[in-house]
Amino acid sequence: MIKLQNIQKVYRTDTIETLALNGINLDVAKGEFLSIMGPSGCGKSTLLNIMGLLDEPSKGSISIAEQTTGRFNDKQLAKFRNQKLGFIFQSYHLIGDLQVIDNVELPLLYRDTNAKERRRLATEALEKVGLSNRLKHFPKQLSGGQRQRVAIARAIVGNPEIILADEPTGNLDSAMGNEIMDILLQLNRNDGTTIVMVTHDENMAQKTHRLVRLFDGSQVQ
Ligand SMILES: Nc1ncnc2c1ncn2[C@@H]1O[C@H](COP(=O)(O)OP(=O)(O)OP(=O)(O)O)[C@@H](O)[C@H]1O
Repeated sequence: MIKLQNIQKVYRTDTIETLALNGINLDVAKGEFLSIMGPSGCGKSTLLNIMGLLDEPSKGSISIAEQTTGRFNDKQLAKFRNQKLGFIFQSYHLIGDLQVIDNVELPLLYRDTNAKERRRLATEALEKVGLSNRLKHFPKQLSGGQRQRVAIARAIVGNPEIILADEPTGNLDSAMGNEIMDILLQLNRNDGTTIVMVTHDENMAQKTHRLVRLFDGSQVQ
């Protein structure tokens, strides 16, 4: 489902050059739930951003859902991301001025989905994460765990093949973190969604199919 070959990422600023990823080779199978761990600064977010086509590698090639993505232009990239990938971030990234239901509908605005169908799909996604009773709330009226569930609903509303989650439980206490993890495990089991998750939490990582550890931009396990 995701194939990374010899991925290298160099960041350059005026004063320093950082080799953030140093020759990563990784295959993620369809339906797999993979976690990525490693110390701060080892390249986890960089790797996830490259898998999500949010950032380009300095070297190496990426194929996602049978497509080699290197030659996509910006418009093709945006369309591919919108249709194939769902993103979940540690800090939720919800839009504060929009109600829960409108936040969840957002990814569908970039597709040919009419308003009625958007509402139906968003309501269904919110049901899946147990938030049917919060459709008209604004993000600031929700707990952290509820906000993350809205973010998950937004990630799954377009039925993506792959979910990329960057420390989805990082801001939550352990009870809420477990709830979020259970939702991700269910999505993986019931819908067959492929999931790649960066985490600092060994307990969460142990619940996934496979754990990849990074150190200084290289894979150690
Ligand atoms: N835009 C950037 N410009 C310059 N250097 C960067 C940039 N983004 C990341 N880096 C550097 O690349 C390295 C890897 O960063 P990355 O954010 O991928 O680490 P991480 O493993 O996700 O860390 P954390 O667990 O703290 O979030 C770090 O040394 C970081 O300083």
